[in-house]
Amino acid sequence: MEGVIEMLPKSLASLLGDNFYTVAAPAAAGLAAAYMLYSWRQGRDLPPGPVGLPVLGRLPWISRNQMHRSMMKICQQYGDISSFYLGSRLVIVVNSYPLMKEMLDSQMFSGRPQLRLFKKLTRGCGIIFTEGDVWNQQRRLSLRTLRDFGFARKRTVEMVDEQLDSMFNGFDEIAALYEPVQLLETFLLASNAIVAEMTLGQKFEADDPAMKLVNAIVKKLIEDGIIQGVEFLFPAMERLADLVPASSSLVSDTERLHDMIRGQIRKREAVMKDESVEPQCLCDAYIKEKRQAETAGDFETFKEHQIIRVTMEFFLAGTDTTARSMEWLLLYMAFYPEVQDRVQNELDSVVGQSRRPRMQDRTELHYTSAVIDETYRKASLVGTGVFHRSVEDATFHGYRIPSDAIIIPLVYGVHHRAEYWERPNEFYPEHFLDDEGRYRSSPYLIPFLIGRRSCVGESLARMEIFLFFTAIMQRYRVRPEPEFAARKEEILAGSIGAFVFPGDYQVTMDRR
Ligand code: HEM
Repeated sequence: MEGVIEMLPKSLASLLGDNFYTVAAPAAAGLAAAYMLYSWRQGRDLPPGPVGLPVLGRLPWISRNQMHRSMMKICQQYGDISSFYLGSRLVIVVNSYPLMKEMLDSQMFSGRPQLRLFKKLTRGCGIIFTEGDVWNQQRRLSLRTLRDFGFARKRTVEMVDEQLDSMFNGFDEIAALYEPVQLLETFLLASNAIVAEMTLGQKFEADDPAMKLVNAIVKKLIEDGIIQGVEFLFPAMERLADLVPASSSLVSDTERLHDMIRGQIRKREAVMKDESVEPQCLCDAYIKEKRQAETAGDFETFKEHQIIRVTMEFFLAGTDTTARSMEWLLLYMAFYPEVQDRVQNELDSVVGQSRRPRMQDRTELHYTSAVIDETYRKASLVGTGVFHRSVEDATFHGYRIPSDAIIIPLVYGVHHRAEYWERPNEFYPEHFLDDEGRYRSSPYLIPFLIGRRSCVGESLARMEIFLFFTAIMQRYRVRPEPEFAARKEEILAGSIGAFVFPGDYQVTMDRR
């Protein structure tokens, strides 16, 4: 304790001197008691959870790159619905399927955190960051256009086929050089090209400056969690985010991307002038809806910035997610060669080598379908879900959930609960097979989340991933490079940023 006195400013220390125990200690105890009383009053009736530090909350205890696992531990200790502060934000973590379903089905918990930076980028338009009527209208229209131009379209299968052709050329060239393949980059190019054609109605070459811009900005938005972090954790300091240079460059880069999309919309408007032309892409569908709405006097619902944002958000939500799911699938195959053997044997017997696999084959590819689902489960790409917000004060299962609390649907937790899965911590495709070896789905598999805001691109993503995966497995054997083979556990354990990603690795692809 004398050491503490030495650390105090001289004047204060001399003032306290021998009185330290009679003045400072009770003052410190008083402050601590006041803080505990304040925390207790703040925390009354909230879901249970650990107490944190003033200002920082539980931040020092949450491992930044293992956040999904830290949160699961909290829920295991405090309950399926737990609460604590991250900075000055109250977060509510939900870790059980029935509670998550009830919450995410409710309008009360279907908001999104309203960050100043996002408002600046979106100007209140789009789907991912909006709420209320705007969200409802844009979500409905994008679901419809995704059905018309996305997964339900013959053209989408052709697009996947074209991407497979160029992917295979790349894999063959690299295999001839005995070099490792860049899985993520390869799949990003392919998923970008598909979203670009579906939204903007034009084919873009991989080295097109527009595609390079899209790639760079999506990467920035996904990886620059820290900028949003200041604002997210300490909403009172949100204006500080403007001072972070990366934040303002993000805004100007995003504006450049908006301009690129605007230019493309102009081209489609020229094509769509002829009213007999049927819409060919998302932009066309919006242009048509816009005309109809404007004829009826509505100049707001489909204003240009809406089209721009929805297009941009399809890139944001639909490219990295699909590419990273493919990366995980091939990594699991590389590290589980016996599972890869079974997938390839099944493909050989159901499809053979004379044609590529088709969606219709899925009903016979039981083991392959189980492997895809088990990879969604085990990798849990969107480990901490996409955050929701309670839009008003609410009571949920007897707990108080204040307006503006952050709701975290812990996908990773549901995917790893012993009550739902026979071997939660193993890669075990049998989770999705019945006793006869036939594929069976599970309600507890929620990679696209559930409820009112669940992923609008789920069917498209599932289709792309099935077609890419089966065609690649039909033709190539994937293997880890020898120096990475021994690091299987560490690579597959991964860490979390915006998504759960694997540790560093290298794999090779050889023609079968
Ligand atoms: C494997 C690939 C994908 C995964 C794992 C995935 C996962 C998710 C998840 C977890 C959410 C959050 C749902 C919620 O907040 O409740 C979401 C939302 C969304 N996804 Fe996906 N997604 C994928 C592919 C796609 C694709 C291909 C598109 C479109 C082309 C897309 C468009 C969207 C949009 C627009 C939202 C926002 C929905 C809303 O806020 O109402 N996603 N996705």
